[in-house]
Amino acid sequence: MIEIKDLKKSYLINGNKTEALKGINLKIEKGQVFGIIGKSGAGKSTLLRCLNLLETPDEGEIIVEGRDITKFNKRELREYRKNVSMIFQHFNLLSNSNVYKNVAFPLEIAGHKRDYIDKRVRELLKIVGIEDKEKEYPSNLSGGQKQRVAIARALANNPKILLCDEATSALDPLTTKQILDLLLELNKTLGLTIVLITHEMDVVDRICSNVAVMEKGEIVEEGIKDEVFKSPKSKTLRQFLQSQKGEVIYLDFKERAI
Ligand SMILES: Nc1ncnc2c1ncn2[C@@H]1O[C@H](COP(=O)(O)OP(=O)(O)OP(=O)(O)O)[C@@H](O)[C@H]1O
Repeated sequence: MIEIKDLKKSYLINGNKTEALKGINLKIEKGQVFGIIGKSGAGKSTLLRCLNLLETPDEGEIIVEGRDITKFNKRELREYRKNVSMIFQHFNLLSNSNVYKNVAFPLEIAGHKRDYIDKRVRELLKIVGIEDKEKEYPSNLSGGQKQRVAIARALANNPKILLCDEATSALDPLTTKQILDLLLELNKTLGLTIVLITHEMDVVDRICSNVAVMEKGEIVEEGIKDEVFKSPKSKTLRQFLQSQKGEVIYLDFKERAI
């Protein structure tokens, strides 16, 4: 279980302070697919990046399985990060390495033996459905195939938590559906907890069990997705639901967290 308590994060640029997170409280249970939605600038990426401490919070606690990760020393953080993987909108693959090497990379870093790496890479490529692509370079792959490589790489060291940063935003609708189906299957078969941030309502609707809505650095509503969607309270969620139904609305889309 992940419990976020009164989490705050500000950025100071040229003397201007931006409060990206203004005291976030959230519980994410083991095995949930938890979606965080909000307009651009609401603080979603900052919150997600705090979960693996790519961003260091200014204040607050992030308790994962009973331990506050914000208090971890370097060694503890290294251990923790083996349990938390991340995938990205633009895949972040190593462009000069083929598929096999991309997936083998985290296993090499973890110090595994060659035989194990070989077996594990093939197993992972099979899980994500691209076992015939191991010798290809990223530039020869479609967006969906690239994201499958990224997912295989993310799963290499058996993480418990997968963070998804707009993981399907660069994909067409059919490929998005296939990648979401894969994520859902991994959630079910591996018991993987998935935390995802997105602008896309269909993504949340399709795979999330729970949802939190952010506005200007705050969580304005959260809960079981079906219940939250049935009676939306925030302006953001009402607008998102309207736009999902294809209604024409005028969004103040670049909402900054000042
Ligand atoms: N590294 C940074 N330096 C300065 N300001 C930042 C930095 N990262 C984020 N911010 C600011 O913090 C606020 C929240 O940004 P964040 O990227 O977390 O929002 P978001 O909801 O993920 O937006 P988007 O959907 O556009 O990625 C914004 O006002 C943004 O400009």
